[in-house]
Amino acid sequence: MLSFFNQPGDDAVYTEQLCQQFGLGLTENASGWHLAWQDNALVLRNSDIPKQGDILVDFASGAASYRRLHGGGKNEAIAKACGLTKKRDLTILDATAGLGRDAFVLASLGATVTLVERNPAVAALLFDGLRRANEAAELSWLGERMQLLHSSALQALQQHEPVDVVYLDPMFPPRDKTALVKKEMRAFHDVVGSDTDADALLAPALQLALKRVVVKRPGYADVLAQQAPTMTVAGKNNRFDVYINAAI
Ligand SMILES: C[S@@+](CC[C@H](N)C(=O)[O-])C[C@H]1O[C@@H](n2cnc3c(N)ncnc32)[C@H](O)[C@@H]1O
Repeated sequence: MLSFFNQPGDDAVYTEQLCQQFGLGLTENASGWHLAWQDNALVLRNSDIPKQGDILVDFASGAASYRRLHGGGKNEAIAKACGLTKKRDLTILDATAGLGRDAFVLASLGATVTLVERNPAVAALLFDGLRRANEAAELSWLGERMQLLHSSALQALQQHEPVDVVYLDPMFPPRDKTALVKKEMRAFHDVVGSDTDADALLAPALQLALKRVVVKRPGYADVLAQQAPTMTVAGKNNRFDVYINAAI
C-alpha cells in the first residue's frame, strides 16, 4: 500500500477523510513514493529521486489551464476521436482516469465526464484536484461536468448507466527507459505499474457505449484485445483507436 502523510497538513479532518475514503495507509511505497501536502494541495512525492518534482492534479493553472485556453480545442485529436466535433454535450465514461488530464480536455469542450480510477493514491490526487478546481471561479462549469468514481473500470463498466462514449487509456510499458525520465511517467510506473488486465475492458466498454469506444495507445503499441478499430485518429504522441457502435 502506498504511504500517506507524515503530517496532516492544515486540515486533519480532511486528511482523515481521504485516508478513509481511499483506503490509504501509513507506510511508504517500496520505491519511496508518498503523499504529502504542499500549499494546500495533495501531492505525490519521492525525495529519493533527484530533480523529481511533486506530482499533483492542477486544473486551474499550469499545463491543463494553458491547454484549455490555447490548445487546439475541438481540433485536438482526442476531441475528433470522441466525436466532440459533431456534438459537444456528450456523456463520457473515462474508465482509466489517471490524473484526469484527458478528462479535463473533454469536459472543457462540453462533455460530461465520469472519471473512474482504481489506484487509491491516484484517486485521492484526483479528488483533491477536483476539490481545488471547484473553488476556482473560471472553472465554475467543472462541478457539473466532472465526477470521480473510485472503482475498478470493470465494475464501473458493468454497473454504470449507458454513456455516449467510453474512453480507455490504460498504462502501457514504455518502449525504452528514457521514456521514464518524464516525471509523471516514472511515478505512474512505480506507483501504478502496468495494467495487464486492460484487454478485458474492451468488450464491456463496447456493451456500455451507445456511440463509440476510444482507446488511447502509444504509436508502437498493439491494438487492445487484438481487435481492429473502425478507424484511427493520429495524435502528436499517441494514436486513438475508435470503435464505432453508432453514428454521433
Ligand atoms: C495512463 S493512466 C491514464 C492517464 C489519463 N488518461 C490522463 O489523462 O491523466 C492510466 C490510469 O488508469 C488506471 N487504471 C488502469 N486500469 C484500470 C482499471 N481496470 N480500473 C480503474 N482504473 C484503471 C491506472 O491506475 C492509471 O491511473
